[in-house]
Amino acid sequence: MAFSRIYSDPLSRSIFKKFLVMLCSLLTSLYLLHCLTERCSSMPIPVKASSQVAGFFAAELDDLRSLRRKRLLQKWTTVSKQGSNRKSADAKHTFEFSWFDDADTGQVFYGPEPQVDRDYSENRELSRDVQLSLDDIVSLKRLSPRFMVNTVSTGKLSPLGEGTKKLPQALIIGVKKGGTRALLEFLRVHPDIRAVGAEPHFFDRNYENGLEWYRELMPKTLEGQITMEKTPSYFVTREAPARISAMSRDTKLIVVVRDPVTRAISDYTQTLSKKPDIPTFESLTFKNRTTGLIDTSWSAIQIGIYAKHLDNWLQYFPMDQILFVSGECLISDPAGELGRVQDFLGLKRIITDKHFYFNQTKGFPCLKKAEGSSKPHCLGKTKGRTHPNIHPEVVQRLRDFYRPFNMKFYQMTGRIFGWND
Ligand SMILES: Nc1ncnc2c1ncn2[C@@H]1O[C@H](COP(=O)(O)OS(=O)(=O)O)[C@@H](OP(=O)(O)O)[C@H]1O
Repeated sequence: MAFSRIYSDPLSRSIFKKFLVMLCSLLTSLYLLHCLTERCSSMPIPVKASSQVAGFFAAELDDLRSLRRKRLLQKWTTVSKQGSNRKSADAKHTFEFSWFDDADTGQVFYGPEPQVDRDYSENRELSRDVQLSLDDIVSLKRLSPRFMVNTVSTGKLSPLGEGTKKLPQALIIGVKKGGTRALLEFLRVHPDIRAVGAEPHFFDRNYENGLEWYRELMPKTLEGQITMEKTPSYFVTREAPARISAMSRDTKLIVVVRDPVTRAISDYTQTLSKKPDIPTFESLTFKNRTTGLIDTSWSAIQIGIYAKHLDNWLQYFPMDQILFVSGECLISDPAGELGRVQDFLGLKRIITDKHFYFNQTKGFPCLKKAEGSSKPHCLGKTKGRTHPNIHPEVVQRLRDFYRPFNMKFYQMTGRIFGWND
């Protein structure tokens, strides 16, 4: 009834129509709004989108990490190479490669040991960087940490203990009974020196065996380490300079010299210990005791004519490639002589006073810790023997004999060894 009344009244009908239009437009707006909302919700969700982007960046990040690792390794290898090259050029700018533990991380690794000098912070920072990159590599490549050694020193992955056998770059060529064993034992304490224990006698007795035979005798060394050997008879072997020069003209030569008179007595004492029935020192010294003519053909005398032997070496090597160590100073001041030798070899002065103590029983300086050991170490019984008493007249005659040769030797070497006092 009300409905028919609205349609019958024209005013009411018009209001009703307007109301219907408004309702329709409202419903349409609501519908459109609904559609709009639906559409937005069907767009890719932000989370999905960000995971794709993150995936892309993660790959980039991985690349960057590996790039950083590569750069760090490159930096390490370059610096370690520079370090070893600089060793020979400038002893003050060297890295000491050795095992050490980082106090901060407690990790043990091989590298340039932090030094308490101006290089300290630089080396330490570098060590940390490399340690990180190596940790990464070890875990990424599932390598055993033992592979780390050569990775660090050579930039190549190779097992611990590996290195290569090289021909010696430095030789202790003499003199017999000069103190050559003491010098070699002391030098072996240095981490950048690797030496053969026994005397190879290659350039005098075993030359026919060839250089490959000789190389095989050498210990393995890592980059930057010096290979050494000592054979005191080289100094008096006529062919030795030419042969050593043929191996390498750059070979560094070290000669430990000692007062030729005490050296001769020491030499004789050694022979006497092996052959107790040999003639006396006095009788072997002279060709003719009455005339006082010295028997220079006796090797014990012959070896001490240093100037003559040195002349032969100077035909093949320049003077600055030969270092003369005082056998006397090696006993009274081992650290001082070792300092000179380390400088000559282009090595950092690692062997110092702290490495020695004077052993009262032995009567000689000994090492507080020998190479590869934590125990004190003196040379064996064959070093520092008691010499027989030689007639003072004979000693004086020998002093007179050697004087001009000694003077010549001082002149040639530029060092006064003080044997004529
Ligand atoms: N620290 C220490 N300990 C023991 N001995 C020492 C030391 N430093 C030098 N010397 C002297 O070295 C002498 C032996 O020299 P060499 O080693 O060259 O002898 S050899 O040629 O190898 O046989 C040896 O000679 P002798 O005393 O005549 O036995 C020692 O005087």
